[in-house]
Amino acid sequence: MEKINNFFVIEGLDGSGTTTQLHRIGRRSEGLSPVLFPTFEPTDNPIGQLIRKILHKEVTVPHDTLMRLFSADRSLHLFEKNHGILDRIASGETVLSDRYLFSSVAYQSLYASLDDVLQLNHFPLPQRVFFIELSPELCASRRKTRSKEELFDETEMQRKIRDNYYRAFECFPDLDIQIIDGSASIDEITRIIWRSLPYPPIE
Ligand SMILES: Nc1ncnc2c1ncn2[C@@H]1O[C@H](COP(=O)(O)OP(=O)(O)O)[C@@H](O)[C@H]1O
Ligand SMILES: Cc1cn([C@H]2C[C@H](O)[C@@H](COP(=O)(O)OP(=O)(O)O)O2)c(=O)[nH]c1=O
Repeated sequence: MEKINNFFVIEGLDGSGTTTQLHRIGRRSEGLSPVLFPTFEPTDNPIGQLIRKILHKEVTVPHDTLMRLFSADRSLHLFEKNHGILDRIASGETVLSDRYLFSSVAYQSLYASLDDVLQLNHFPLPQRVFFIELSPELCASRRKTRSKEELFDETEMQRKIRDNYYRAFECFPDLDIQIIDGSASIDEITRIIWRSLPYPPIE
């Protein structure tokens, strides 16, 4: 599978801290060169917005439909003219995404065969994936402050998703995966991710 240089991805269970890191790194990179584009999946395009309604249980669709929506959202995320990941990278930007196809492999394979999920996710691979490793129990306790319950919130389900992540990574033997201890401080995790990005180190 084709690999895209300067494209980085953060993955982890719900509550592991991926959003926190995306925001911090986005803020820290402001004004630096090359431009960093912090982004996320599900995206905020119309397909991503529909997915969020499904995740918040405002709309119900079969799991097969949800799996295809994630794939369509990702396709637009990558290939949209000018604003998509590929065009941004072609114009010299570095892209950091909170979640990518590995989330589909880990979450959607709860309800579909691994082969089916992989087939719908035949997309280019990032330069590196940061996997924030934190136990499902600690993730659950970090999610407690959230007001809205989501589709994949149950701790037992998160346990399976964690196993699925490791199975997902085995499907991509050439993938560069950095496993990060999610119980480290927020600052320390930012520092670890930052080291792979094309900027001077944090003092
Ligand atoms: N390294 C960390 N140590 C302690 N708390 C953290 C850490 N990273 C994130 N948190 C807290 O855990 C909660 C979930 O983090 P968040 O980034 O929203 O998770 P995710 O996007 O992976 O679901 C937030 O309240 C956040 O402040
Ligand atoms: C990108 C993606 C996310 N998801 C799930 C993971 C999360 O439970 C949910 C939304 O992701 P996200 O908004 O990142 O949630 P959080 O900030 O709580 O981690 O969607 C999938 O099931 N498949 C996918 O392909």
